[in-house]
Amino acid sequence: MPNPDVTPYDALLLVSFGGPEGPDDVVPFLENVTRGRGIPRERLEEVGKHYSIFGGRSPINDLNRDLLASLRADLAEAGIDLPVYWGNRNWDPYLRDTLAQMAADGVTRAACFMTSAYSSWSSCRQYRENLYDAVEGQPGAPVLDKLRHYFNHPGFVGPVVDATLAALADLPDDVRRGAHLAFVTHSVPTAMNDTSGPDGGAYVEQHLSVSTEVARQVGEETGIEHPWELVYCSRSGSPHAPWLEPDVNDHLEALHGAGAQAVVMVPLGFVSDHMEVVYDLDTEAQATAERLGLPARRAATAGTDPRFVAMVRDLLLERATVERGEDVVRASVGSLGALWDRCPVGCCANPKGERPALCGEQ
Ligand SMILES: CC1=C(CCC(=O)O)c2cc3nc(cc4[nH]c(cc5[nH]c(cc1n2)c(C)c5CCC(=O)O)c(CCC(=O)O)c4C)C(CCC(=O)O)=C3C
Ligand SMILES: [Fe+2]
Repeated sequence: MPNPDVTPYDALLLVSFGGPEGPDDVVPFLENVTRGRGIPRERLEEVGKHYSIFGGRSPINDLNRDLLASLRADLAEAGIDLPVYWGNRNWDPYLRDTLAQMAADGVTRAACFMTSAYSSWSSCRQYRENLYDAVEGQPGAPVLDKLRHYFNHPGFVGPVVDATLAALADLPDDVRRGAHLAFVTHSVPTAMNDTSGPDGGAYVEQHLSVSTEVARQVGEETGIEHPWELVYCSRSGSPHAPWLEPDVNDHLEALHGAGAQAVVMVPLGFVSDHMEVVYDLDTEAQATAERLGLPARRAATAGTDPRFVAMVRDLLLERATVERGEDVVRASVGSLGALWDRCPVGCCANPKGERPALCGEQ
């Protein structure tokens, strides 16, 4: 058991995306998300319909409430007395309001855990810009440190491997051996991938590294080398701008055309079953697979898996140790090793222009 000393932190902050909680929230939520992003009207109407299918309520906030409860229980169990706060980029509770509450409660320095595991402007730097905006002009707001990227932490990869094994086991016996693994993440503009990480290309590189590691561990367990590919969902933006491909639906068509017997979709780009998972995969991609007659299963996300929850504690204690100037062992699996605590200068540059951000080297 690592030393449960969280000095210098006096709070943990869960930072997430946010989502609508009823039909009246959907349009203002979409306006929050896409402000200044140049998303075509038709795409927004289409996405609005996805939310309508689920009664205008995204699962994401309830999933974060579950994660909060699990984090609090895990910390208490480990003998760590630390308040856990929650703030979102796009919906209530907004980061700015949470930071005001933290200031009022006398919090001086908080570690931030983001529900987004990989590098890119959208998945890392934009959150850092949001933190800047949330403390800007707030007297007494705490100092904020972002916990490092965890896409390759065993507490994330372990649950993904087990979920993939469970989904494989759920396929009919006669097609299981021939199943492909389709690792799925959120598409982003290729220009955004090109500026991701300190040297560019980190978004795809990190996903490929995790995919390789998950496929390896699954193969070790099953004794079968399932063919795998990294594919994308939730493409948005202008149809003229290039985004990462192939789309998961096109990929299912291609697999079917090539005679694949079955597929397991593994949403390793996401940490919980939010809209991208329950609509883009469970609704749309499943319909594609059914139309093709291709047996398909979707692997669970990390959610509140105890290993994932304990990972947050591990990252918190790791960072606290670093900030106290003590030596630390950093857990990671796969080819890339544990990444930085503070994002390097110029990391994940916004293709549309520089904005101030917290939690970077400066
Ligand atoms: C990389 C990435 C993640 C993973 C990392 C992370 O988790 O942060 C992610 C997560 C999410 N994205 C979400 C929702 C949306 N994303 C949109 C738009 C966009 N996402 C992008 C990227 C990502 N998005 C990009 C490049 C755009 C284009 C606009 C822009 O350049 O910024 C739009 C606008 C409509 C549309 O264009 O589709 C919506 C509604 C939700 C909430 C789901 C729920 O409600 O359950 C979550 C967790
Ligand atoms: Fe998104």
